[in-house]
Amino acid sequence: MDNQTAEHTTHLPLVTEPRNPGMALNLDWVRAVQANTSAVERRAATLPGRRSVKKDYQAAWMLKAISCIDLTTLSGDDTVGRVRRLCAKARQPVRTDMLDALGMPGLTTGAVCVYHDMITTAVDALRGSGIPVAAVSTGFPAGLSPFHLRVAEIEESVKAGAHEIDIVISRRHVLTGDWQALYDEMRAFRHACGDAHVKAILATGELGSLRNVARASLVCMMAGADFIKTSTGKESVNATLPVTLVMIRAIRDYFDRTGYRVGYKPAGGISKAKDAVVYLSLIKEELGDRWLQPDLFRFGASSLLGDIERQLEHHLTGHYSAGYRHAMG
Ligand SMILES: O=C[C@H](O)COP(=O)(O)O
Repeated sequence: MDNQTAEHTTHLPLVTEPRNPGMALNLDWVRAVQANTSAVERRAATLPGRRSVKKDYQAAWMLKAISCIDLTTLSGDDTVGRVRRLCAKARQPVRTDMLDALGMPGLTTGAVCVYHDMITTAVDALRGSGIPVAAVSTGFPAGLSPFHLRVAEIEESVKAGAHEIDIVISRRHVLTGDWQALYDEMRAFRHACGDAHVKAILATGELGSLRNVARASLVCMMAGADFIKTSTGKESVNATLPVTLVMIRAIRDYFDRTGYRVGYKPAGGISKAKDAVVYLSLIKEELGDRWLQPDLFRFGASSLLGDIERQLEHHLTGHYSAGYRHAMG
């Protein structure tokens, strides 16, 4: 990795990206998409070993990762108190003295991600911070509730104040190759979101093949997805590096052909700072610096921030603190 540029990317100004409007479903393009599984897996396997980022640059990448976290709680036992604590953490992800020492006062996470019932709590707790609230929707995580209820759920969440909606696609449309049905579903979800940005969760661990992941990514972008996201965090296999390569190359192809940049959100099971840095370095290599801003890249993660905080503390003091000192909720 180019360490000089790595530090520089932490301080790039935010740019407003024109929203992907989508396009007509182009089945020829969809069917032409392939994924060479062994080549993708070979490339992904080399990544963790060969990325070594040193000292100050490592801290800069970890701060960058924080700014891109959708700090998430999606548990059946979520409470108002837990969501308020999570929002306080999003506002101040790392101790102020540490942020001052690292030259990043005012750093926040990219968003807070919750279930519908917790939207108003999160909106209240984040008021004035500029941190958006993302809500999972459409019968998350399986997406098997009646279609009209899935659309209504989006509308309710937008009305409650969510700025971003994370929808789940119907995996069966991918598994049966019904691209028209997937496109129509995604189009309807995008329409229901209005001005709220929509992230399409593919649940890649349930799609059967990397080729299906590539095609589903493309169809969701054609239907107007603002982001494509790997997983709900509830599948048995969630974000992986091979899936990431396939999805970000689909994003690059879509940009090359349409001029629209779609965002990427790996989610589920990313809990270590060193893994986050590998993801960021891959994005930088395959998509470039522009995609390292929170409007185009997010980690969906419930516990990653705690590990980053520990690593930053170690960077500053030479000591590790106990994990329990970095509880999220
Ligand atoms: O979208 C976010 C995921 O549900 C979070 O997954 P995690 O708890 O494995 O970090």
